[in-house]
Amino acid sequence: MVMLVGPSGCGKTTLLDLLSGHMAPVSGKITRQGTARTVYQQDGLFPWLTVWENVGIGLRSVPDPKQRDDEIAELLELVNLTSFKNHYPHQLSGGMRQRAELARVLAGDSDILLMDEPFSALDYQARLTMRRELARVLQKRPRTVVFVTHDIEEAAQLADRVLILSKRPATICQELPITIPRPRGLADDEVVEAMRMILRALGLNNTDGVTV
Ligand SMILES: Nc1ncnc2c1ncn2[C@@H]1O[C@H](COP(=O)(O)OP(=O)(O)OP(=O)(O)O)[C@@H](O)[C@H]1O
Repeated sequence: MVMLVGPSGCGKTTLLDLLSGHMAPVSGKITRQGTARTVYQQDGLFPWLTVWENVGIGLRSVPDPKQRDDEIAELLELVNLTSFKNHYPHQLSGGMRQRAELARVLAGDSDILLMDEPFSALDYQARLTMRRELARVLQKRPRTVVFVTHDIEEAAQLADRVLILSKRPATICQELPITIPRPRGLADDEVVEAMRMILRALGLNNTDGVTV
């Protein structure tokens, strides 16, 4: 889990677009092992399909319908949406939609998740829940994750590595490893210390708040 933190407009989304292949670099080379799926701030669910059908889209290539249904059911169970499988996206809360989105991108053979501020549109409590959910889901379905965030708490609670980026054109100013086991409590001493470390790396101090 690599988290990218840096000033607004420095090129974090651009970097994800390069990693996904949506954009080609003008110079240099991107090397990626495996397939990548992207999760954005707003979910990419199709509004005219149910939760079940949305998750099933990534499994269209599975020839055996039973195997396909079992996989959809398992993913919905994993994100605690089994009882909402026949709901349409507009009938879900923001947090539920992002959980459905998570199930959708985990369906199929993706090796890498590219996450662009996936929880920033949620309220604070839903964000806290989604951090815990993401850590739990990835424990069961491990993936390499590259995650863009402005939220230092989120970085301290989730990251194995935090990359601090400079202003545009971004370069990596600092790489901070965080080796605390997950799930990580927000008020745990080690997590608070990790937040301090990130703030220091960003050239901010404790009084500047937790969001950049
Ligand atoms: N290395 C670069 N070379 C050329 N243009 C760049 C580069 N990095 C970013 N840009 C341009 O700068 C603008 C902002 O980039 P981008 O949206 O990726 O930033 P961001 O860090 O994701 O911003 P925010 O944190 O506000 O979401 C875009 O128009 C992008 O094309």
